[in-house]
Amino acid sequence: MIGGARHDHAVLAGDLCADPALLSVVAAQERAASMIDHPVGEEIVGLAKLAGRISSGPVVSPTPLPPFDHSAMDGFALADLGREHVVRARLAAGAPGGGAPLNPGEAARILTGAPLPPGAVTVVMQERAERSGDHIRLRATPEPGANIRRRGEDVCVGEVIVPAGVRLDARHIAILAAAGVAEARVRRRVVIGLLSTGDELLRAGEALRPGKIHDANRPMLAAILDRPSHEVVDLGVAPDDPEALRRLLLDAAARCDAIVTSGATSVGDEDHLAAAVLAGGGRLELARVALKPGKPVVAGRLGRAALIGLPGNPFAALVAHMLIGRVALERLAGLSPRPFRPLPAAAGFSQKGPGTRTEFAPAALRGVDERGVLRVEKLGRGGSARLAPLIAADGLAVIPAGRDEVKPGDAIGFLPFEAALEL
Ligand SMILES: Nc1nc2c(c(=O)[nH]1)N[C@H]1C(S)=C(S)[C@@H](COP(=O)(O)OP(=O)(O)OC[C@H]3O[C@@H](n4cnc5c(N)ncnc54)[C@H](O)[C@@H]3O)O[C@H]1N2
Ligand code: MOO
Repeated sequence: MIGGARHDHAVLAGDLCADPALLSVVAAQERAASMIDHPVGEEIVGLAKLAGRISSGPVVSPTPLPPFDHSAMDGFALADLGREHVVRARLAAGAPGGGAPLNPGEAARILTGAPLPPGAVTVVMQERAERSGDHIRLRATPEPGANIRRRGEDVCVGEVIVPAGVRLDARHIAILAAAGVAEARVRRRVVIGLLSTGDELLRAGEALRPGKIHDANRPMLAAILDRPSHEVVDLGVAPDDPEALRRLLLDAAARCDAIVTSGATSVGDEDHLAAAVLAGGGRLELARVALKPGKPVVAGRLGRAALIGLPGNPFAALVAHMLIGRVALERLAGLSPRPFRPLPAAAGFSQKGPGTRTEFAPAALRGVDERGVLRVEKLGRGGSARLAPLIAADGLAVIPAGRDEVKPGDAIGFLPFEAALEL
């Protein structure tokens, strides 16, 4: 059993599994990843459209950054560390060079970003100098090398500025732009076919009829999956009919890199996903994963497409996507694997009974405890079909499998929604 006060990321990620009938989360992730032999192809994209794309090769800088020695302040470049100087020149940002070399006793008026004149040993801020005509007098002895940004101090020529396999964000765009790189090689968008299954499902906007419910999973998953790196194709709703499901899946496999379904993964008479995939010539791993909710998950392949089957209950589908489906979709997109790292938190609740599955529960943040650790309170009374507790929550409490009980103050994990809902 796991000690209550332990914060072990591997444990939080669920590589422990107390029930031999269940697959650990880590083993299920490996299984899902093993369905992907290589990421999607590459394309070259301009800077303005790079945000959110996945780099496919390292980008090296063609230039040093900064490209030349320059001043970090508005002030005076000095040829020596004396306190009196004659101002000989004026240099502003954009000047083609630092001008004539400075001789001892000489200074150049220099503005932030301007190239340093040859012979300059330091720059003083103008606030530290008194100017009268062509002369300056410093209030204190200047520091050698101060207020100078050296060529290449940030980046050398040939240095990797963006590694392969990362999702490009504003930081990467900034360094590429600074290095003058106008385009980069990235993975093409992963095409994900999104399918709901079940005769009971209606589209939001359609009037409810007896026995029917509105499809929540497809819009929920589309909201997560439709990204610059991934593109969603709406495959609609498949009826509870193995032959119709087989045809739909085969058609989708011909035009998608991955198919993500929800429902029909369990053991009910109308859970036809496995039969449909096998009848379509695909291969399949069905798993009962040590996840609560999100236990029944399917990973497989159909033609050229990877297949992820999430459970039907919406919260279970969300958790199974987050922990299992996402791994396969990230691998397809060429993203380097990222560790699953819930934030260390302290339980603000108690619960009894051995947890054989790593549990995810809607949770609210309730300040920090005396050690400065986030205090987390579970919301709702559980249930993989309930959505309302998610609305009131700040994120998900993560309670590792293997706990006998949880007492207030025990170490648990907390996954803010920003991390939980990103792809
Ligand atoms: N005898 C057993 N029954 C069940 C087990 C089990 O181990 N033995 N597991 C339960 C668990 S855990 C889950 S989770 C569900 C998963 O079932 P399926 O993946 O086969 O999903 P369905 O049966 O198709 O649907 C379950 C539930 O979710 C509703 N649903 C389905 N799709 C949507 C959608 N797109 N939007 C909103 N709601 C949806 C559906 O109407 C059902 O109520 O199985 C348990 N049963
Ligand atoms: O995966 Mo199920 O959600 O545990 O109800």
